[in-house]
Amino acid sequence: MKNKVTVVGSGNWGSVAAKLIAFNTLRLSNFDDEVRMWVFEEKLPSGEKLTDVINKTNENVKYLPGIKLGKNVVADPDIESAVKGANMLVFVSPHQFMEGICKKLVGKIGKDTEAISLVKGMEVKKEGPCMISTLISRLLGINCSVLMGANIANEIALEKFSEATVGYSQNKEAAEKWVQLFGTPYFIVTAVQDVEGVEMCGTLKNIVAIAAGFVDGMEMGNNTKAAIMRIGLKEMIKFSKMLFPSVKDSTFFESCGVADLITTCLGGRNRKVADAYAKNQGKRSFDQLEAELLNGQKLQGVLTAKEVYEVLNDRGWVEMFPLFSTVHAISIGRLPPSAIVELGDSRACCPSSISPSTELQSESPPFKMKNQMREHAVQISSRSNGERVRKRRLKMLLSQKFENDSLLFFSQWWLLSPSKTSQNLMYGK
Ligand SMILES: NC(=O)C1=CN([C@@H]2O[C@H](COP(=O)(O)OP(=O)(O)OC[C@H]3O[C@@H](n4cnc5c(N)ncnc54)[C@H](O)[C@@H]3O)[C@@H](O)[C@H]2O)C=CC1
Ligand SMILES: O=C(CO)COP(=O)(O)O
Repeated sequence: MKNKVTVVGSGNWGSVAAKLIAFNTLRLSNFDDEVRMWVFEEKLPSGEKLTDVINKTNENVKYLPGIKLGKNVVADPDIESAVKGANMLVFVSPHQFMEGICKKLVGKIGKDTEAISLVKGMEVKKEGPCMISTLISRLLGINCSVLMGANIANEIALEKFSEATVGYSQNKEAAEKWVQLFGTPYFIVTAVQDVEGVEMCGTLKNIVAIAAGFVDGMEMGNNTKAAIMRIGLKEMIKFSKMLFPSVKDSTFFESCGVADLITTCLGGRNRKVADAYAKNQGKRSFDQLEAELLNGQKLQGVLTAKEVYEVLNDRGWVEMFPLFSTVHAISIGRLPPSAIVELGDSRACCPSSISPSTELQSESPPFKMKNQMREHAVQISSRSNGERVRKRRLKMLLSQKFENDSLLFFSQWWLLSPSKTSQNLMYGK
């Protein structure tokens, strides 16, 4: 029996996914040619329905104008009829709509159906965080892999070379089928057995992209942006491993990891809207700017920052993730965009070893001392404190007896300190 594919979603990336798949179902004999695409129906300014226009012109004129999807793509506004008979479901919708979408499909999906999620985001429930692939699996009772990567949709629509990562848990055979279904000479797909790692990468990089947009909006330059990306990557790795200890280091070097982080911080929608937010000094909300700049497309980063913050707050991890927490505080107007470079010494928050066991060390005495010193250091270097206060606090610090490790940390801070005062004091001036 031939595999039958339905794409659940038809936004910017959803439309490109349908195009990639439609190209392959035509040339691969184990797939039915026709690809159904579920469309969240809307009326266009012309008064026509989006679905009708897609089926007439073979183009998603609202979310991917100017690109032919392939004649074998059939748009369907009825989700039940769209998934009927399909044994391969591709979920690609903004994450905030996923629970509602899945609930509509409960009881409508065959047991042997395989799913893949292209959705970058997570849900936070009372019981804790829930990745979208888990939500799909739990609600529909089917296996779900993920596909993430450095995949700005408009570039792939133009068939520019890029890569993606399929993450799977047990079913390698299904993963190989997804690789076959998505891969083209210009879209190279690799499978790794780390579904959580791949999905966490796709989800968390959107928070870092918001931070990168703030940096751009304030015209802080490339070095600052690179620093923010580095700190962000460390927080991504740390948070992923604290939630899912099985996450592999190697996953962060796949397309879904560092490559997606880079492309999103350079050219994504999260970056673009955060740039505008910072240029407006936070006076215009993300919702307003999203509506103005994205023509119906949706941001994921602001909501993800809020969801991740809920997890951090709930578990007492806020101080360990200064970048994630600060992005949330800025995006809800609690801090100004300039706060993105006032994170303290990120090395103290993100020790260079990335194994989950380092978390235990964060409570060990030398590390605790480092954190206290970091707080002192941040206070001392704070611009609002006068020079006298700085000197008094610094003298206090120097009069304390520190362990060797703490002294090492302190000397590192001193070397990097922008304040000449600390250096003068060190020399007894
Ligand atoms: N666009 C891109 O370059 C990429 C996007 N992604 C991810 O793919 C996912 C989907 O993004 P896009 O396809 O770009 O979508 P999009 O942001 O372009 O479009 C929004 C979609 O949401 C639909 N929608 C609006 N209200 C809805 C509702 N109440 N219920 C259900 N659907 C509704 C719209 O009809 C539209 O199809 C996101 O998680 C995104 O992070 C991943 C890689 C690249
Ligand atoms: O996920 C993306 C690229 O891989 C797209 O990111 P944006 O949603 O920020 O455009």
